[in-house]
Amino acid sequence: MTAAATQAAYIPGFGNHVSTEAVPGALPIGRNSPQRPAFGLYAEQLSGTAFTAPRDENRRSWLYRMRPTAEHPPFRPYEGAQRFSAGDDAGPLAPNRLRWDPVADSPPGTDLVDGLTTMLTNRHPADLDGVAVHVFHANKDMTDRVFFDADGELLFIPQSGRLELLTELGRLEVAPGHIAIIPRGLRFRALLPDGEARGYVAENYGALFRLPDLGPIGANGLANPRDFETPQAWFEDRDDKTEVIQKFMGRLWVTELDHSPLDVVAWHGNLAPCRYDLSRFNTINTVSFDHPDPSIFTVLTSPSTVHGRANADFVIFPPRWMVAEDTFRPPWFHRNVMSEAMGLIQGAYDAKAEGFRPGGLSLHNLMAGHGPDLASWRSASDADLKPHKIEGTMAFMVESCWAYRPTAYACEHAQLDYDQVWSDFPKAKLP
Ligand SMILES: O=C(O)Cc1cc(O)ccc1O
Ligand SMILES: [Fe+2]
Repeated sequence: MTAAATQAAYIPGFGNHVSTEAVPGALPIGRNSPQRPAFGLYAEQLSGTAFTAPRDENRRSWLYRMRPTAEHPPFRPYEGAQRFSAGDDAGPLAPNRLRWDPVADSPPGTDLVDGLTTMLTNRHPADLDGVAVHVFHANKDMTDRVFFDADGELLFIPQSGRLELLTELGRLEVAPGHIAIIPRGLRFRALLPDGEARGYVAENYGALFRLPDLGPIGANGLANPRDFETPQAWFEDRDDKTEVIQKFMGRLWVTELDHSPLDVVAWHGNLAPCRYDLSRFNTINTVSFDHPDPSIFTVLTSPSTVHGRANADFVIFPPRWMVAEDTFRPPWFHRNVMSEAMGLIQGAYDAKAEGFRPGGLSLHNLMAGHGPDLASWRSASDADLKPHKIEGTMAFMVESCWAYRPTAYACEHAQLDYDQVWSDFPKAKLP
């Protein structure tokens, strides 16, 4: 029997308590773990936070599946994904600003797992804190293998080509301009409806991504909870050999099953994958003067243990009106105590005239002086400050309180001349 829904169906809301079943009668009523679940299904809890986490942060779901996850042979090291890295392969961390062109196309026959290139990491999964930034280029569906990440939740940011993520809890279609969150431990396989896909993955080892507080903004604005979409229960009943690859403590491991583990027929709870269309972001900005801090564009935040200091903020720079008067409108020159990794999904970024390409990446670690390049500074300084709409663009930042460490691959492939974008600024002339 196969659940044969052709169109993925979604449930609106962020972190809601959801109940969904792909086969009527599969979901127990009134209890989580009945003595004999319907149809001989197995009840299994998937925890995203400690059992004892405060109620408003507690995330877990109950899964009703055809076979228990526990039934599997030992994992052994996985030898594929050659450009995947635990982040401990480069020398001392230099304080330099770095930028990268989009990663080269993967050879034919590369799926999402093998097409991952780890670029930046900080902390270590064992710390339960930190974030890594990977890029990917894939051109093959994952047909007979699934992946899960025991080290953190995965924030997918496709840049070109759609992803179809078939997860234990349902199916997500994620086009460029959308993001998706896959919880820690959740197994999935990725199909590529366009034949290939490229993008970014932020891997969050720390506290789960949540919507930021809005403070004086009020009850509405930025990413509104109702625009996040969670899939309904879906499963596949496939007794085919399936590889299970997991990331655990920075390394990849593999084992085999004789069936697909995407066999969850029903589930309920508030730990689930979701997707979000970045064009739904309610962008708030100045209508008077000055360029607000980019925190005004925060979509999701993973707090650290220090109040107000994020383990990871996911921030976007979407299309928006620029109306500030007597203001240098692009990002200003600055030095930040936080570390900034940036990517570009579409178009151009207003602080960089060239060199920062869609699919590319930049790194400005803590206290690195950065800001507009010379060309952007000149044109913004001379601009006629009429209302102007920045269109056709979507940049993002994964800002972290922990310094990012470029991997050996990233060090070897960085642009050689990035510092030059900040050369030849004219000296101020004092009276
Ligand atoms: O460095 C960057 O381009 C990101 C950024 C954007 C902005 O508008 C203000 C501060 C900031 O770090
Ligand atoms: Fe910055």
